[in-house]
Amino acid sequence: MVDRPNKPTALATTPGLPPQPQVNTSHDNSRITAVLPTGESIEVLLYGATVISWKDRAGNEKLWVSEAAKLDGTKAVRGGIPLVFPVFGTAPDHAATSQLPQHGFARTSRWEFLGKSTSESGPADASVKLDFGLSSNTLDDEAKKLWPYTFSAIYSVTLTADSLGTGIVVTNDGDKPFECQVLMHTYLRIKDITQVQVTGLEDSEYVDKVDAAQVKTQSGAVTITGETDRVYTPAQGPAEPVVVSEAGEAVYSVVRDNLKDVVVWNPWTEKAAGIADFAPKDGFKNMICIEAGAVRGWTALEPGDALEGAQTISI
Ligand SMILES: O=P(O)(O)OC[C@H]1O[C@H](O)[C@H](O)[C@@H](O)[C@@H]1O
Repeated sequence: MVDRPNKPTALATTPGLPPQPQVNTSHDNSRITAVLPTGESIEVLLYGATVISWKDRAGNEKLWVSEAAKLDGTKAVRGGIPLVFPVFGTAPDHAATSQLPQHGFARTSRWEFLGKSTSESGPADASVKLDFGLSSNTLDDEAKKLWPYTFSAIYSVTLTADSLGTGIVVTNDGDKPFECQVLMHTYLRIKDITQVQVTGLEDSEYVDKVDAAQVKTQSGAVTITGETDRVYTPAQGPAEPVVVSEAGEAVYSVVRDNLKDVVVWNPWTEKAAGIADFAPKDGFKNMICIEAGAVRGWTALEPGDALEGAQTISI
């Protein structure tokens, strides 16, 4: 079932029909919220198609968003799930993207809400998918000037009772090839970074961005004891879950589809202190970024080709 936006959907109370997810557009048309009949919810800003909230049925927030994050479209959101495209970081040596701002323009562009799809099943396994679109036609002039390729992107955010999925399809609609990188920069909320272990990256090669981009091999689980900024290419492949545990208990499991890399980022004390919109300053204790993407090297898209990638985070 596909509905158009701007039409708040009342919780279906028709006798005989199970309650359906509720999807609403905010009055100022800046964000979309979806709530499952069982209480789980998400909130997505059209600015960047940034997921800024994901709550379980008890109302516990699963994503970390800085208290100083700008949610008014003046700066990429510090937290939630900013979408990185078409460049990860900056790429001074890659002519086609060298002019772009850090992490590209997807996270600072206004996306269109294309509509929702809901499952027709019972309330216990209801799900909702929100689709967002960005293309060279809707991109602002500044970004278009810096990256003059013809493309379209559809980003889908799917909420189920126990998972959040995000997936992107980028199509080269033009007549010249382009190279790009894509990444879902997920800030997971945790209770205490010192208790966190990340598994699923054992024996994987990684680029250590805090140690002169040296290429290293992970031995054992990842623990965070200082500034951490690593691009892993998991040896186990995308379907092997990357699991975040706290005090020995698994809290998040991230499975990737066609995204070969995983960035693990925590700014720790000094870096967090230097990030203006990072608050509170000790908030790094309550977050870990596990970022699914294809960012080591480039994905080349010939005219007509598409790049598809997705992650599913289960709790
Ligand atoms: O400050 P931002 O542009 O949002 O980037 C935040 C972080 O993103 C990724 O995790 C990169 O690996 C880091 O190097 C970067 O510091």
